[in-house]
Amino acid sequence: MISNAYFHPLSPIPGSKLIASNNFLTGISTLTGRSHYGLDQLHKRYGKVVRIGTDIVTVADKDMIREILVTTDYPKSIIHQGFELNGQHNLFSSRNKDFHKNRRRLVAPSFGLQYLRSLEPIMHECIHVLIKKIDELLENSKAAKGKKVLPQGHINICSFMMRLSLDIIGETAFGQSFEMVQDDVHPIPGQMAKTLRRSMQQAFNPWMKWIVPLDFSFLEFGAERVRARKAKGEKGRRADLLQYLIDAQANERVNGNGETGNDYEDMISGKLTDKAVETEASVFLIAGSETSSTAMTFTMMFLVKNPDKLAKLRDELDLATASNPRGALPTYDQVRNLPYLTGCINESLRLRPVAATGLPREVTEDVTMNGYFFPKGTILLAQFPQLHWSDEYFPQADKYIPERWIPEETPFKPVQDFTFYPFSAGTRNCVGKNFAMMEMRLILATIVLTYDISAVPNQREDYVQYITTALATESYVILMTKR
Ligand code: HEM
Repeated sequence: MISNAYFHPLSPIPGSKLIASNNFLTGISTLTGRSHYGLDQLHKRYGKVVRIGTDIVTVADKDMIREILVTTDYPKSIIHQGFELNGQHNLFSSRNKDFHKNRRRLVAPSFGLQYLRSLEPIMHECIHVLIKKIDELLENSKAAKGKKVLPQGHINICSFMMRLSLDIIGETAFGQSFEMVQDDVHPIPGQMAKTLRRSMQQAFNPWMKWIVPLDFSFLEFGAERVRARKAKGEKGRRADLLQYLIDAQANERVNGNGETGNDYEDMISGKLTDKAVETEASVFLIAGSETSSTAMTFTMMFLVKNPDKLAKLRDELDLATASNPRGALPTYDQVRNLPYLTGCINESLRLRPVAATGLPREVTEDVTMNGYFFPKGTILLAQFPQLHWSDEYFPQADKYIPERWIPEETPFKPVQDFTFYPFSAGTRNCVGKNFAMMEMRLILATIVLTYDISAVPNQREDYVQYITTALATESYVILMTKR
């Protein structure tokens, strides 16, 4: 430990010598889900580049983050191996550039704007169920079967956003809603969340593997859905993410790029095998549920706490949907280019990024960056939330100011490039960004148009990050009345 702290090539990097002398303390801090608070403190104390383990350095410098994520585009770190599913590399977990390039080429078009348009009716269907359910509760709060009965008009919006995003991703990635908004009893989401939380903790604390085994049986749910869709052939065809993967697999086979039959070779070269299709559908479920739901919950939290911003958003939405008959949901075309709605979402993603502990990347060759020497194998945590929270790049950084995203309205200089990374950047940026923005715009617009919403005071707002950020209490209650 002494040699790690004082004689290691990373020793000149600022930080606590005790924390730098081992990886145990940083590993343990991930068990609480609150390591983002500790990282923030460490940066405040030691500066923009801080050593937090034998071979782990957290970086909050704008130019270095750009170098790590975009310019050199370092591969993901060994930590991501914890996200291998079914023993398969996948789009999210892969550290191999060739695999990733091939898999991304096959998967990314399913998130193209044109293809996403076909998902609008599916999203609308799920949002209709939400409205019906909230209306039921507003009429009679005791309709919350088996749940805590809240005072009349009080709705746990955090729970509903989680359940709705699970239903939407269930419908689009597996062709079947989990019916969480309606019943909230499906066992798969809970089982998945528990396993993923543990797998993240094990990624930082490998010794835990011997104590708590991981239960990946939730993957069988997805695999069954994929097999069922394939078995139905043309009759089962439906425009969704799963269909896109099935069609991409068929095309690869027709074009002579199908599987070779050597399972290992096929896996490492990124071929769309049956297992790969099943795995990627599950990756969508994992990557596309808590992320969007947390972002929507926080956006609503900021809106109810800033009634002037909420009123301004309502005005923008009323104008954009003025021609709609009463009760009609806003369409994607109506909400996709609204500057204030986008500003409200961006501002929430800035203040509460879903990757609050930063993004780990691995140095593949010895390198000197900004005067710091990093030996091969160093894990660099690209700590982009520190940029989001810095007055240097975002004046009055702790305030919710959607106007800062609108050039004609901002009281500040325009937001600088390479200071805002909610969906990351470079080749490993979020493939689901368009999907998430579409979903968030539709849902937020619907809620603000359909209900008067306001704040319920004195609630906990602290948040944890195991896989992605979430409110620690899994609850945020707002007051709602039908408009
Ligand atoms: C507000 C919502 C979302 C946010 C803020 C978000 C953010 C991110 C971030 C920061 C990364 C990079 C992770 C890393 O480097 O370790 C990422 C990757 C990824 N996201 Fe998202 N995400 C969101 C929604 C979604 C949705 C809805 C999907 C799919 C339906 C999705 C699928 C993925 C996938 C597959 C990757 C890995 C991409 C690759 O490495 O090529 N995300 N996301």
